[in-house]
Amino acid sequence: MTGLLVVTAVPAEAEAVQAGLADPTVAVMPVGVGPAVAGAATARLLALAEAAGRPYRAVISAGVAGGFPGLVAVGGTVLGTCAVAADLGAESPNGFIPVDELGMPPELLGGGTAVAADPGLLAALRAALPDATVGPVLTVSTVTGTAPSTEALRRRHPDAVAEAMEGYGVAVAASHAGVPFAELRTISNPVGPRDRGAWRLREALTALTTAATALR
Ligand SMILES: O=C(O)c1cccc(C(=O)CC[C@H]2O[C@@H](n3cnc4c(=O)[nH]cnc43)[C@H](O)[C@@H]2O)c1
Repeated sequence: MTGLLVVTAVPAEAEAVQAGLADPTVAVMPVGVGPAVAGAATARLLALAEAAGRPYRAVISAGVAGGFPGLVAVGGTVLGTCAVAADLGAESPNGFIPVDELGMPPELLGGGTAVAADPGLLAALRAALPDATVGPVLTVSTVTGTAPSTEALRRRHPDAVAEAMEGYGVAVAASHAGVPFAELRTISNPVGPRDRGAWRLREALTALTTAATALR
């Protein structure tokens, strides 16, 4: 069995994780932006390792994220208790309906719109990163960028601490492969009305390097 697989969206995140690693058995791969491409690429990596007789023992979705103001600050670190497909569903005149409330057979929904982090893996990460904010991390295909959509998201997910674009896809790939999953994010921007000037990418990547020391 090989070690841990850490998947990021982009090479800059992979380099930031790699820079903090002390454990040479941890593999870090940039797999692309968004839940579909990240999920498909992660599924392929897990399947290739399994076919080679060297399955990964766990997979972590890592990278930068938007943080919900008041819950986690820019530069902070987040550990996901679950990855939530926050915009998978249907609009209606009464608001958004999650896909698992549309009456579809549960077996078609890949385990539902929230995939829990592996309890043992999450406990180990929490112990190694005691200052991290812990809670659900939303996965969106469209970055939240207006006050009304931020409010709506917070109403639907009052306990969510951050949003990013890959966790749910990676979590479904891991779950289908029977591999433990967790999500580790550092905050580059507040979730809210679009403001590129508020982005602190360098700070978030530095925090990712620091957090990566916990990965072993
Ligand atoms: O142009 C914009 O307004 C904008 C706002 C937020 C993020 C982006 C990106 O292109 C980065 C997407 C990339 O980074 C993760 N990420 C970081 N912050 C957020 C966020 O607030 N909401 C969702 N995803 C975010 C994400 O996982 C992607 O890999 C552009």
